[in-house]
Amino acid sequence: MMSNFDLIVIGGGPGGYVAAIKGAQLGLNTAIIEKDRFGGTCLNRGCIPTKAMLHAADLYREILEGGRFGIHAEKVTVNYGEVLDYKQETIDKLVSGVEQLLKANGVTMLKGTGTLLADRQVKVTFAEPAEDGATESYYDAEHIILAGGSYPAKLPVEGMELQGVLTSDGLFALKEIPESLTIIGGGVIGVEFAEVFSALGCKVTILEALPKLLANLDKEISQNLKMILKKRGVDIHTGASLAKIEKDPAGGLICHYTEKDKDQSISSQYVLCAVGRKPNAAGLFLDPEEFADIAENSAALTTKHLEAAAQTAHALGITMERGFIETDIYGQTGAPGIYAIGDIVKGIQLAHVASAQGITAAEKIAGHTPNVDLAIVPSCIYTSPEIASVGITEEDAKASATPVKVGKYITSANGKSLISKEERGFVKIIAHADTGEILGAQMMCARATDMIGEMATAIANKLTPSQLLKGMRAHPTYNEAVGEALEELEGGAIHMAPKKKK
Ligand SMILES: Cc1cc2nc3c(=O)[nH]c(=O)nc-3n(C[C@H](O)[C@H](O)[C@H](O)COP(=O)(O)OP(=O)(O)OC[C@H]3O[C@@H](n4cnc5c(N)ncnc54)[C@H](O)[C@@H]3O)c2cc1C
Ligand SMILES: NC(=O)c1ccc[n+]([C@@H]2O[C@H](COP(=O)([O-])OP(=O)(O)OC[C@H]3O[C@@H](n4cnc5c(N)ncnc54)[C@H](O)[C@@H]3O)[C@@H](O)[C@H]2O)c1
Repeated sequence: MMSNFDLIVIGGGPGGYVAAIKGAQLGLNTAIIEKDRFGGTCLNRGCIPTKAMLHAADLYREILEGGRFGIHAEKVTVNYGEVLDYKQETIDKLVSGVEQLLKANGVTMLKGTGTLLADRQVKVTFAEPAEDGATESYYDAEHIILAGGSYPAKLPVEGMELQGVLTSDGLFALKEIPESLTIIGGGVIGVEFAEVFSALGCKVTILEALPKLLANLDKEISQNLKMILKKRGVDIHTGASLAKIEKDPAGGLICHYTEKDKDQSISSQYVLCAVGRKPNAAGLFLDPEEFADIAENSAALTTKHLEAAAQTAHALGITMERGFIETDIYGQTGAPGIYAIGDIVKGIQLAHVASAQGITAAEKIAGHTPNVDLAIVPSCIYTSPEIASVGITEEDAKASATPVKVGKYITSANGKSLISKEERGFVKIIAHADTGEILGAQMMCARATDMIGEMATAIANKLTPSQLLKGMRAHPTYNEAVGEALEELEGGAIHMAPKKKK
């Protein structure tokens, strides 16, 4: 039987749309199926809207603090409606850009829900009836990439269903700045929203179950961030485990939690549940009719649905663990010709990881040798100052008994940081003690999220500090701090007092 397509991609997020474009560029006759808006979580409910809101909120805070530069604004107000408009305009421009790119690359765009069937066949239940009145259609392909993404997880705790208990999706939909907000989870979403809403005048509390914020990152980063957020008025409780949420008779909600074995409670207008995201597997393997009564991104998507999806996947040769699809390094699942990428796959849930996996899968399918090193993942948090990390930390080196040397530069002597009166920050670079190969970097300073790219390139290409110091860095730039940390690895930073000899 002739296949309709060489490649069908299900899901149009940063994993799926990038895979489709790459596939088409490599000569594959490609279709993409998206049930909602192209751009997925990242453009519509994730990376882009949070960063737009952070940009607006930080700008507001900076204007209020303008006195530091001798600028005194008479009256500064926030029009939240306009902030939301700016956020939406940014999203819309990017979404329409993705659609234009798909079209320009000759990718067939199908609007509807894709369900994977046997023999690499896909059923599409159209979002709107086709011109001929059809509500569904069937396609087959030599290769299929599953890129269904994820949805916000909710805790199995009493009161999660109460009105005012939101996930990130619900928080974006609010039309006013909350008066007070309790955030459950001090991970990436928790700290970025804490920064946004505290800057806009909302009283923010974070309840984090683990002993530190951003638990996977360098200890120094977590400690500094906690201090900075507290200085900005955020109330932070680590080692705090949520017990239940109930309605406050005075209005709003009460979160009951345990901290250091003591029962505590906090009242707020809204509660944000930011405790991770679940894979969107049910939507790919079950016919939409089988869970039509349930909003897909809802906690009501029961274990029953997930088990049914896992069974269907298993029958097709695809294995899943807790709803995540298992693949090899190229994204190939256990079923021949079927690949999976992005948040739906076991591993790190980030947009650039989804895109890199998409490119890798498309290259593999088209018979090319994939190039990107999927093991080196920069992780960035867009607080002020920004936080970025790639490769190993000092703690990782200690744990694995890897001999390392550390070049650390405090940005307080960096000209650009002084001009912009940045919070005290640092750049830390970790190199192998014997070979000099760069193994990791952590930064907490202005533009850290841009500067980490150089370190990812260095690690991926096994570069040493002396190779990176061959090219100069312009003055005055934040990037000079990277040069100083590299010089420190080579024997001593220029703009920092030498370390005392032991
Ligand atoms: C608040 C927030 C902030 C974030 N910030 C960042 C950040 O700054 N940087 C970063 O790297 N990551 C960030 N992320 C994570 C990032 O958004 C995800 O890792 C990324 O979107 C995953 O891409 P994906 O393509 O795998 O899935 P998604 O982006 O979730 O896209 C999946 C798409 O598939 C569609 N779909 C699902 N099932 C079907 C089906 N059966 N048929 C048709 N279509 C289907 C969905 O509608 C969706 O459009 C953030 C996430 C959130 C929630
Ligand atoms: N800047 C970025 O790159 C960015 C921004 C936002 C989101 N994201 C991605 O979105 C995904 C989801 O983000 P997230 O912040 O929801 O997940 P996360 O895994 O980063 O953080 C969840 C936090 O919730 C805590 N937690 C879990 N159960 C709890 C409980 N019962 N009580 C209190 N705390 C509890 C965890 O210890 C953890 O610190 C992440 O994978 C992340 O990579 C990335």
